[in-house]
Formats: sequence, C-alpha cells, structure tokens
Amino acid sequence: MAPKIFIDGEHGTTGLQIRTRMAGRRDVELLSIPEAERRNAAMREDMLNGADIAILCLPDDASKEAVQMVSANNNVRVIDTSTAFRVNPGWAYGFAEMDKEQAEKIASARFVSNPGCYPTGAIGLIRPLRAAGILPDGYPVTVNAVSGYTGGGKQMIAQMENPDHPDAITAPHFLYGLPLTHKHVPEMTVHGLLDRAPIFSPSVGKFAQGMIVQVPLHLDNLAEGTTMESIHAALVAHYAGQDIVTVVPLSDSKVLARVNAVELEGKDTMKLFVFGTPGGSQVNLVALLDNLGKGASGAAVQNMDLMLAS
Ligand SMILES: NC(=O)C1=CN([C@@H]2O[C@H](COP(=O)(O)OP(=O)(O)OC[C@H]3O[C@@H](n4cnc5c(N)ncnc54)[C@H](OP(=O)(O)O)[C@@H]3O)[C@@H](O)[C@H]2O)C=CC1
Ligand SMILES: CC(=O)N[C@@H](CCC(=O)OP(=O)(O)O)C(=O)O
Repeated sequence: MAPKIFIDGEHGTTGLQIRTRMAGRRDVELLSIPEAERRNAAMREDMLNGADIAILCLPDDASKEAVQMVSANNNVRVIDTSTAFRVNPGWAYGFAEMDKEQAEKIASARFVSNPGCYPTGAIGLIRPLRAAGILPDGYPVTVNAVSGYTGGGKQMIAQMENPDHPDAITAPHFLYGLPLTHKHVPEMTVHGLLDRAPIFSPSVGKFAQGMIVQVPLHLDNLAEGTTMESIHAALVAHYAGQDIVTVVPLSDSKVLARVNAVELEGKDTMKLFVFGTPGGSQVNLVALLDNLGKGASGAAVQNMDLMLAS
C-alpha cells in the first residue's frame, strides 16, 4: 500500500507548491481537505492521524497545535515547514547536505524541521567554513539577502500583486527586519555553528520566486593563510558527492558581471559562489536559490523522499 501523505496547509503558498511537485506520483497517496474546510480542526486531526507522513505548511502556532494532535500517535511522522522546531534538539534539521550524516538523520527521524529559506543559503555558506576551522570564534558574521515576495506567503503575495490591497506594497525593493531580530537568526546561529549571532538584513524584491544570500568576509580575520581559493576548496570538499548544492567553479564566477536573483526559479537546487579578486583581502560568499524550492517546498519533498526510503 502506498504511504499516505497529508499536507496540512495544502492551500497555502508552500503547501500548494508541494502538491504541484507531487502531482502524478503513484508511489504515495495524498490525503486532502477541501479548501473551505482548511481550518476545520476535527477534520485536520483525523487526516493528520491517518497519515504516515504529515507535512505542516502552517504558521508557527498552528504547527505546534498540529504536532500536539499527533504527539501520542507514533505511526505519524512529521515534516514541519514553520520556524517552530528548527532549533529544537528533538527534531532533525532538514538540510540534507549540511553534513555527510544529515541525510541519514532525516531518513530515520520521526520529526523533521524544514529549514527557513534564508538560513538554507546562510548555513550552506557558513557551516562548512566553521567545520573546517576557517571561520574563527567571535568573527562578526553579516548576512544580507533578498527574497522573492512569495516568501511572505499569501498575505505578502496579495500586498505585492494587488494594487487595491489596503496595505499594498508599491516599493520595487524594500528592506525589513530593521530591528535585527528576525526569527531566522537563532537558526542561522545554531546550524551555522556560530558562537556569535550574525547581523541579518533581509529584503524583498518585486519578483515572485528567487533568493540571493550574501556573506561578505575579511580574509585577514579568518584562519591564517586563508585565501579565496582555500575557501572555495573547502566548500567544494564539503558538498562533494551530491548534486543539489553545487559550488560554482572560480573560473566561471570570475567572469560573471552580475548574479540574477531569479535564475533558479522553479528549481530545487542551490548554487554557491565565492566572489573576490585573487590575491585580494576580501571575499563575498553568495548563495542563489528559489525561496520556494530548496528554500521550502523542494526541500520538504526531498526530506519526505528520504524518510520514505528508510
Ligand atoms: N513562503 C515561503 O517561501 C516559505 C514559507 N515557509 C513557512 O511555511 C509555512 C507556511 O507558509 P506559507 O505557505 O508561505 O503561508 P501561507 O499564508 O501562504 O499559507 C498558510 C496556510 O495555512 C493555513 N492556516 C493558517 N492558520 C491555520 C490554522 N490555524 N489551521 C489550519 N490552517 C491554517 C492558511 O489558511 P488561510 O488562507 O485561511 O489563512 C493557509 O492556507 C510558514 O510557517 C512559513 O513560515 C518556510 C520557508 C519558505
Ligand atoms: C519575504 C519574507 O517575508 N520571508 C519570510 C521568511 C520565509 C521563510 O523562510 O519562512 P519561515 O517563516 O518558515 O522561516 C520572513 O522574513 O518572515
């Protein structure tokens, strides 16, 4: 019998994209609630408890309630796409490429937290350098990013796409998270293996799906002898053996004039770049992804497949 999957929040932005990715799959059976009943708690509880894997695409509070609904039922495994459990040590962090053993941890877990979109880029750049001893304790890391507006869910999509919305946003690009307390900072700190919280400055552009995450570094504050080439080599070594996170060769990145935020729209992969001048004293590490691809729905389907294979 095909394993049963229930996407709680299937009519929202992340849920819909997961459904699209699962369309036509015969190896799983999708349980579904009509859109009009999406907030019917009794129906959701039934569906959640009838699933082999429940994928939660809900705001944090609703996710916590859903987890309560299945907590006594060991037959149900959970992938949560919200921020609620990402630094909870009882949950496997669903970034399969972040360490060699992470895919196996996800595959055998009952509870998997799907990473945030910005942390996927930031951790993807930072963690290998911490693990290799290149990025020292105390380094003042900064993370600057731009996201497609679908990252803000149904509400922001309406604000950006409907000029008659009471809170319509007309800016083509805006900064937010100005108090520097964005909900992704703890996740970047813990899974980036940082001993000091990064300064995180996010922004949104007038495009639906895509993301650029930048981590600029001063080489003379890194481990002695670190160069642009040694950072690139550490990233290449870390991501060897898989093809979802790729490190762009230095020979390719050095001839690029610009990076297009929407290049990976619709794809579930992530590209990492090391920019700078050979022999120079600074580098800019860049991650390129689709906020709804490797940044959300694509990662959720990848995690589901790992769990189903175990
Ligand atoms: N969009 C993105 O790029 C990313 C999103 N995420 C995370 O994924 C989760 C879902 O976000 P997203 O899809 O963008 O949000 P949306 O607002 O687009 O969708 C959320 C869905 O959940 C439903 N919902 C809200 N509250 C409840 C409730 N109490 N019970 C049942 N259903 C409820 C909403 O229904 P209604 O229409 O009635 O409000 C809606 O259908 C969030 O935790 C978000 O942080 C993670 C990574 C990236
Ligand atoms: C553009 C935008 O608003 N983005 C969202 C993050 C999207 C994401 O990764 O979602 P999680 O809430 O699951 O972490 C934000 O900054 O809150």
